[in-house]
Amino acid sequence: MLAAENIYPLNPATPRDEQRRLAALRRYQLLDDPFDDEFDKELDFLTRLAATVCGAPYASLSLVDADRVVVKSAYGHAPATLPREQSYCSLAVLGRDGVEIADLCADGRTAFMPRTRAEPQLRMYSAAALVSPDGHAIGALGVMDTRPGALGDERRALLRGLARQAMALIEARATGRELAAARGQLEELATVDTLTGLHNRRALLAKLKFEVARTRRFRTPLSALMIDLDLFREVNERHGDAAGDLVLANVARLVSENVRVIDVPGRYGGGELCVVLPNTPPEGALKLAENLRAKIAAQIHREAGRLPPVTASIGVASFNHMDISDGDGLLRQAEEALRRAKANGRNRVEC
Ligand SMILES: Nc1nc2c(ncn2[C@@H]2O[C@H](COP(=O)(O)OP(=O)(O)OP(=O)(O)O)[C@@H](O)[C@H]2O)c(=O)[nH]1
Repeated sequence: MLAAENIYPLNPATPRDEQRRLAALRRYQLLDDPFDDEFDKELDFLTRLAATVCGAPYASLSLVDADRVVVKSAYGHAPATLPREQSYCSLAVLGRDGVEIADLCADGRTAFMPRTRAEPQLRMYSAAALVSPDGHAIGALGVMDTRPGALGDERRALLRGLARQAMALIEARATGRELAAARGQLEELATVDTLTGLHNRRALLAKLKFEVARTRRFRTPLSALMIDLDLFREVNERHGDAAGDLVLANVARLVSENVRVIDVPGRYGGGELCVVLPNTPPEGALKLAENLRAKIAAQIHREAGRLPPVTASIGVASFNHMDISDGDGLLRQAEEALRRAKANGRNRVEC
């Protein structure tokens, strides 16, 4: 490692890749993250190990943000957040090699820093940079002593090795989080209907299966509504598919805003929505269906001007725990009731 005074300019000390360095740091979401027990323990272990192998009373693993240094893990002192200009660590991210200052009092950049002048009156700082895989020093693993002196090649090499371990831990945590987020997005794509934002058919049927099992177990009633827009083909033909899409999305929003949180609204087919109603007897389902029918008929749709009103027909079906066979049976019943509503003139509820 080179002596600090040979490689670093005097203050202000900002690395040349500062903006990209900050972007790399923020990717790890470590700065204001809530407590992460397992991860923090692993970092603490490496920090303690750094102090031990370097024979130093203090060690810290710090991250250098735009104007502050966040001590993520500390040994021999309490973790803290410091202004960047008051932290030795800000010097360790100026390059990728870290920094060693054998006498903090004799170095113009550190002589007036609070922890040199006041308690604990530190005299030596040696740090290895935490370098991200794309080459940015996001922070450092450093050791400090109240006696001046150099670490020596072997200890410096060990400190660098521990910094690499810490960086690998940080990287693995970020990758794990990114994978989990991507998995969540994929799951959402697989279960949500993109046009309406409701459950897609597959997710709806899976939820129905679950509710059927719950109904049997807890002996509660279960109902379903099958809602189909009336003469939807005409909406598309007269006003275009985009207008049809908008109407369907509006109706879906109205439905999901007017059912209970435990109800399960989904898109069953083209212009057909279905709502599974756990713990709801036939009277309750009928009342909700009538309420939805009236609200749909009164809903205003706009797409480059006001569209004519759209109505819906609704079929209602219910099971109680005694006669429930399966979810398919419930949906078949609701579809039969829906067919009767269409045959009896549309904009109606039948059960
Ligand atoms: N815009 C739009 N139209 C759709 C979508 N899915 C299905 N449709 C249309 O919905 C119409 C379905 O028509 P049907 O249910 O057979 O008949 P209808 O015209 O609604 O008449 P009734 O159901 O008898 O009242 C067809 O024109 C489909 O193309 C969609 O995602 N967007």
